[in-house]
Amino acid sequence: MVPIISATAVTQIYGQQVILKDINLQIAPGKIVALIGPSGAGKTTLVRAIMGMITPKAGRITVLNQKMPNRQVLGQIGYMAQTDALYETLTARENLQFFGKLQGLKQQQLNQKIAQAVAVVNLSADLNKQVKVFSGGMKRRLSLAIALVAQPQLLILDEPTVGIDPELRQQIWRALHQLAQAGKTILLTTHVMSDAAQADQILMIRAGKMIAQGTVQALEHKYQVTDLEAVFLAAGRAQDAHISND
Ligand SMILES: Nc1ncnc2c1ncn2[C@@H]1O[C@H](COP(=O)(O)OP(=O)(O)OP(=O)(O)O)[C@@H](O)[C@H]1O
Repeated sequence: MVPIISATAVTQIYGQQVILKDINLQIAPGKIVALIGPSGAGKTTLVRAIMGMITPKAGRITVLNQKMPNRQVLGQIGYMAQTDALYETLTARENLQFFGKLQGLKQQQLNQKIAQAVAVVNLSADLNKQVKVFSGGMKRRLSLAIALVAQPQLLILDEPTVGIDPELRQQIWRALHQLAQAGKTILLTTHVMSDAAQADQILMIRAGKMIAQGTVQALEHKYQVTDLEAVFLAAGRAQDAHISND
């Protein structure tokens, strides 16, 4: 099986600060993978390296079997950034049309694909409103719809559920599971353990290092605990013990 994303010995340094250290991971097609870790752990930096938006100081990343950075592959990824990049004076529909065309959608496909994407995030009734009147959560949902609109093979979502209420969060998770069942691969970052628990595979990152990875069940079994938060704490303690032994 060829992984959709593969990272080998990825290290990133800014100035004197090591942000990512020797990161290794493989993500299989059709999986939902949650990258979880505290603020400043290096999640966004890793996502940006996977996308090819930055070139790491060392290591190798392939996406869809191509070495990154690669502009063509970048065009095949549905990306939702942590900060919404929306045109505030345009309507939601105009934003979706603009970004859909950028992702290669033809005029005649646009209306149908836009309707499908906004249905997932419950924005069908708001398509003709200017984005400047949207709440923070609505903007997050529109950003997610933009990532979905071209129905790409790979979705990379940086904090997709921030500012989204629990009911809609469940709806979005159902949609993500459906996309995965249809063969799409989804990598998302989150701070929220209950969100991460819904993923097929967990990647735990702390101070730039991968401290644990696997399914929720495998990780809970490994650390002999009953939830992901306890896994994170135990893996963090193991990391600290390892550092103090070095
Ligand atoms: N371009 C940059 N130049 C210098 N330092 C950077 C740069 N980008 C990120 N950093 C630093 O790298 C570290 C990791 O940042 P990153 O945004 O990857 O963390 P994160 O895990 O995504 O955090 P959060 O959950 O708060 O978004 C932080 O200390 C941050 O200040």
